[in-house]
Amino acid sequence: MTGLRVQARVARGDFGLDVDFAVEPGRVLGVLGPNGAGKTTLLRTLAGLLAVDAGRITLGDEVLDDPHERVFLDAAHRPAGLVFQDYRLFPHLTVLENVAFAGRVAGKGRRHSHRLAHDWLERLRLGEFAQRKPGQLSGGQAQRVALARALAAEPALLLLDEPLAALDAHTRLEVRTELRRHLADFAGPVLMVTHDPLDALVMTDRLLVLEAGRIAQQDTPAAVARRPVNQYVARLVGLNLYPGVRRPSDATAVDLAGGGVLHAAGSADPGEPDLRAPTGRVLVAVRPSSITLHTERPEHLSPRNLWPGTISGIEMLTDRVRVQVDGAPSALVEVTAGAVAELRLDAGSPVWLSAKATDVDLYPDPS
Ligand SMILES: Nc1ncnc2c1ncn2[C@@H]1O[C@H](COP(=O)(O)OP(=O)(O)OP(=O)(O)O)[C@@H](O)[C@H]1O
Repeated sequence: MTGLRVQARVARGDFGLDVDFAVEPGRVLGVLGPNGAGKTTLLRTLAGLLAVDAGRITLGDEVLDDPHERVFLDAAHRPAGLVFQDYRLFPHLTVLENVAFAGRVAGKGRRHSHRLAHDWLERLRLGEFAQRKPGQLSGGQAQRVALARALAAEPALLLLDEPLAALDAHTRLEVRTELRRHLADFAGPVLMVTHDPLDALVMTDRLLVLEAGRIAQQDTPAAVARRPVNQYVARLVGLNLYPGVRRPSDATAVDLAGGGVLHAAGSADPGEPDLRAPTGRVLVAVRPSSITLHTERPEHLSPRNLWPGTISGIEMLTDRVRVQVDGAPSALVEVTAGAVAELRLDAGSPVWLSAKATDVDLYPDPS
């Protein structure tokens, strides 16, 4: 079995990528991060389109890149299949020829390559499109052809660069389900760059969050969604996230860096000794659905977290309404459509926000 091991330092102008991680065979690692974080640089480095300046990349026992040993397998010789978000099919070749191309490059004969391509097209339910040109395909079909082309080369490593980004919402749903099935069948490690929270949460086994060329977080999708370490991921998964410092006098109270105070319940989790670190720097996460809006200061309640704000935006979701409230702290709040009508919430309305201490999650800030 061939796992991927990556220790890579790559400089591109002023930007530097510096990562160290591994992906087990048959596992999908999702790569997330804001624009310019280095996701494409990482993928191109693994594909053999960029060389590391220092470090070592191995796939099983095979060294793909190690400047120290003077080994560098370029893209044509690397057992990696790459799928781009814009498909990059050859427009003048038929679908069959596009998929057979991988075999031809690998030195397999024309007939063998075509037979292999046929098999893969059938497997991806694309047989009927074999003689079409890419211009005669829908986006979803073209993306599946691009996947067939990558898989037909029988790569040991699969690299997907935002594979569903160019598809409309409906097609994305269809192709996501199909891609997920094929990834489950794929025996080697898979890396998938994405900006889509659903892709990240349902198609991957682990997530690697990049920030300015470094790994900011690496964990299961559920753990990253529950306790993101930066605003980019928090926004992606729809959480309110606030950096702050715990009060020495009261370990459950956090003075937020952007203004305001939030209180969490209970004492520090003994499993998390970092929370008692001398700096006291923590992250505070609150789900938008855990915050309640009031049009007047609620006198009868005494929640530990109660603060005033002003509505700055309202967005209708399918069956909920997302309300952006400016205050200290500002927050995204999710309420029912009924509540918006009942409370007559509108942009500019003054409101009070409350949150139970038990719904406020504290964890160490690794930055
Ligand atoms: N050829 C290049 N020369 C110099 N710097 C580059 C080059 N290509 C990319 N960069 C820089 O490297 C950094 C990382 O770029 P990269 O494309 O890897 O980011 P990304 O995470 O894929 O972003 P996006 O989400 O926008 O695709 C950026 O600051 C970019 O400006």
